Amino acid sequence: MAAAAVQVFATEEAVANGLAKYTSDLSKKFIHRRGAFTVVLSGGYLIKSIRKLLEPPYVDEVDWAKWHVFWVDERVVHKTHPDSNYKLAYDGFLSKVPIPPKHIYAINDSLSADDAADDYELRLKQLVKSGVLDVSTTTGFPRFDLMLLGMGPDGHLASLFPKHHLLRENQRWVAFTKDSPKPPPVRITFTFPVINASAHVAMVVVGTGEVDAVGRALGRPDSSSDLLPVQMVTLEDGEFIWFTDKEATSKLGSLYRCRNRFQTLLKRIGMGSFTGSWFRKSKG
Ligand SMILES: O=C(O)[C@H](O)[C@@H](O)[C@H](O)[C@H](O)COP(=O)(O)O
Repeated sequence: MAAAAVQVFATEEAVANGLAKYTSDLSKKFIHRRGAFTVVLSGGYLIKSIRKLLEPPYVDEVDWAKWHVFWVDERVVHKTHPDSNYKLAYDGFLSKVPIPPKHIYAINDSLSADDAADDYELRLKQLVKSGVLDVSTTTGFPRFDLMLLGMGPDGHLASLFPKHHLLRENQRWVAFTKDSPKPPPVRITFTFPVINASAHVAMVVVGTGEVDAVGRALGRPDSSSDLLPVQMVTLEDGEFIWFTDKEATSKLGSLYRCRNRFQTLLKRIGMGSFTGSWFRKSKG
């Protein structure tokens, strides 16, 4: 059973540095262990947050040829459309590193939403068969090495929105929606069982836009039956780690901040980690 861990950095710049080191360390670990590193990206601010990977020392250290890149969600638009998460990632990140194009798994943009979801799921199944993608021995869902995710002000992650029927999807690996409350409405998305099978999930939230959702997600346990989507992540056997800054956590109580400072101190003197005890526990 693993608890969510929280790292609160002083600035957005420090978050970007911490995230680059975390990603680069995991890249080394998985490439050493299994010869590949499967990385899932989201849209939104995340692509800006991974910019430090494009700079030394990381840009030279990372074995880009072994990366396999996926999207946790994608808008069903052409890859050249300004709404495309692929375009956002390609322009801001992927075009600047030597990842083999055949390792970049963009949505098939010539298909309708339902066919695109089927097609993406089928491609994931083929990658499981060929051994590129791990699989959860408990649930049979694909197990990605690292998901780099963002969260919206309503607590959504991927295209899993509050009160949406896709929150309950537990069979499909990739599902589609035609009524996303965040435009554009037509999207495909990984489902919760796929997110929950991950080995590592980094939830990157900076600035003031999501303070209320961060306050709910990281504050005292929420007894409400209306959990935010981000509160519904329960990794089976993985690490869920928040990369946040002071602004994003500014609505958390002073007790939380004291506790976090205390844990930072313990960590510095080698006596503890950032692991949160009153955060949601993941299922064992
Ligand atoms: O298609 C999308 O809209 C994104 O993939 C979405 O899941 C995003 O990651 C969050 O909405 C956070 O977005 P921001 O970082 O812009 O707040």
